[in-house]
Amino acid sequence: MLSLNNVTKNYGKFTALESLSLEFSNGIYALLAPNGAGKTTLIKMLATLIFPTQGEILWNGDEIVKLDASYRDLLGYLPQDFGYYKNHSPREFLMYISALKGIESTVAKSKTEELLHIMGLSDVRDKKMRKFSGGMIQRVGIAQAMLNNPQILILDEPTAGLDPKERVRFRNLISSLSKERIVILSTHIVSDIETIASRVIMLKDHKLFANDTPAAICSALQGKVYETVHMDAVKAPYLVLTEHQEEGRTVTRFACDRDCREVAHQVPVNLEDVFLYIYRDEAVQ
Ligand SMILES: Nc1ncnc2c1ncn2[C@@H]1O[C@H](COP(=O)(O)OP(=O)(O)OP(=O)(O)O)[C@@H](O)[C@H]1O
Repeated sequence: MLSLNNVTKNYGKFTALESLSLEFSNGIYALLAPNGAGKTTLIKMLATLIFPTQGEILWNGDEIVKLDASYRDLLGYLPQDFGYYKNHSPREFLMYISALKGIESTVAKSKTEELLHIMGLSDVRDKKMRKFSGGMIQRVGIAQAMLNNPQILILDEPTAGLDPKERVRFRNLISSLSKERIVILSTHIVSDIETIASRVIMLKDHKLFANDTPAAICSALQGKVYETVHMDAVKAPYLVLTEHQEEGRTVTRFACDRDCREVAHQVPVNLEDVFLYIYRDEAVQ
């Protein structure tokens, strides 16, 4: 098990994360928060690229800084700005990363072929990556993070730049990879993780705000989310969540603490509602 005990990270006088305590066992953990909330800071600490100012991060009870290389052997990491060589083919690139990771060459060859297959890249294994789509590059990125069969797979904003079809493929892939390992991924795109996350970790004001299953997080707003085409009949205060067009009319989805069933109908809460509600700034009317 991977755990954080009261971890604080300061950059000079600025506190990016404060007193964070978390535990991770096998499954998918989604760090969900707006940009700047501290997701990358947390991920970099878990990847031992930066270190807590206070508190400790433990793997099975041992501090990860003390475990050093033996902890990094357990780790697969896809950074936000994943650097690759455009003139490399996926196969060349994976062999190159294997060499950097010190993986023996026959093991590296068979692992590379296996991962190219799992990631759906076998057909393009020898094509230069310069013409690859964002989704294909991200799959190469996940493959390089999986080369050492990591027990902890950390993905920082892995869906940035993917089109909807690639997102679906990505979700299925991550879900299948999470059976035997801890997968920690950061995103600010709710739909990427709503159906696959075992737990959602939300950060707010540089602190832990929520750490629960998607269903439990949604239950916080149960009975408070409505839709209506008669928004003018709804009395303030309320928070508009989203709007969409239906048969030429604007349907407004909103959250309200009062019973609004006379003018709107209650709808099941989704994670996007909660996200918009929690990170609403001054939008309450
Ligand atoms: N090296 C640094 N020095 C000073 N401040 C930093 C440093 N790195 C991050 N920060 C600040 O810490 C806060 C959290 O940054 P972080 O990158 O962890 O956020 P994030 O949630 O990952 O957002 P994003 O998705 O935009 O990267 C931000 O306000 C950022 O400006």
